[in-house]
Amino acid sequence: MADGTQVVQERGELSGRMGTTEGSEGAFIEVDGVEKVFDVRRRKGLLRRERHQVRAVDSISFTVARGEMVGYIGPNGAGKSTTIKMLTGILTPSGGRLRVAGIDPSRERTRLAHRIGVVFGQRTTLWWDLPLIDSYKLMHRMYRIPDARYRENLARLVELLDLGDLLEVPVRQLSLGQRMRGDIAAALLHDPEVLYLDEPTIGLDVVSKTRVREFLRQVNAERATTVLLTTHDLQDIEQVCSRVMVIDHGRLVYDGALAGLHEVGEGERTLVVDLEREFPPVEVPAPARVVRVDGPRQWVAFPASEPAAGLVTRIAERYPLVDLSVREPDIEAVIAQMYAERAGRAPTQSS
Ligand SMILES: Nc1ncnc2c1ncn2[C@@H]1O[C@H](COP(=O)(O)OP(=O)(O)OP(=O)(O)O)[C@@H](O)[C@H]1O
Repeated sequence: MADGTQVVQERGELSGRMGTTEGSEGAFIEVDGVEKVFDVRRRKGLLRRERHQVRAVDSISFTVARGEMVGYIGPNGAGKSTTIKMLTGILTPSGGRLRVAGIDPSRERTRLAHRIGVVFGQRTTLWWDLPLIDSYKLMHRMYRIPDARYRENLARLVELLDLGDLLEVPVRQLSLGQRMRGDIAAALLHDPEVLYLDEPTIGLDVVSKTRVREFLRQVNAERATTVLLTTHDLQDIEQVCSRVMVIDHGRLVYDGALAGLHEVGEGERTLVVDLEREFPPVEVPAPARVVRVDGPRQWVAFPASEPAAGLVTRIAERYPLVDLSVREPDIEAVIAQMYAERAGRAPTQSS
């Protein structure tokens, strides 16, 4: 494993310690044991409704230092947007502690709004029927940006994002890539210290993607803006971020350098065995190893490329085996899929 990485082998268990962030004193974003549980009512039959809970974010902890550019990835429904919404104050956590620039987002959302910028790739914060420049003028007032600062920032953003010819065009007439550049400029007009980007390159062509990535690097270099980037496109991460966090089923399963993800991507499967009673960790041939023991249940990680049969036989010969199951490497599969798409191979499943 590369230095400075933290991989969670089994959900909830950490092995290793990340070294990419400052301690919580120097941290700009602090997330400590944060969770978000949604109460959902599901229809059951014609009249009955059943209540149940969705644990969208399950006790995650991380810190982000000022000026860091961090990718936040994971499969659909993993909890990325929920995390971002809690960081902006749109959602209140069900538990844990969260601070951005020392501010509790859900309690002081308005105060925080002056210090953060948000870009949602699938939605626009711009006024649909107005020319682009009018949205910026409205933001100038909403955020009470000093006039000189506004003019200076607008000029710089228009130059960097090549928006000069688009300022008088109504937003609805802009192409997706143009609109995205317009949205990114809108998010940065008030000089936010942190920028959250949720799928900023979704649907963009290669040229527009490159432009957005270059711009993010530039703005980070110029202003030390902290960037938290959610994406399904690993090239966004490769070209923009020095660090990546992977969330799966609401849990942080990886936090470290992108290079380390390749190792995770190669993948392991987990054999879960139920024995008749408690035993010390079962003896298995390397590289297989016991990663967790809970009463009579044990979890054995082994290379995804190898069949489970040999391992099962070996355990069954030596221990009173009652039941077993094999867990597929969820997140690894997702990452492998992303890399396959990146390499131009046909994806194995549609997203
Ligand atoms: N308002 C809500 N009410 C109930 N459940 C919700 C709500 N918002 C999100 N969820 C659930 O929480 C889980 C995490 O959703 P979230 O949108 O954070 O995932 P995501 O990682 O952003 O996914 P995607 O990549 O598809 O955008 C999902 O199971 C989702 O259905």
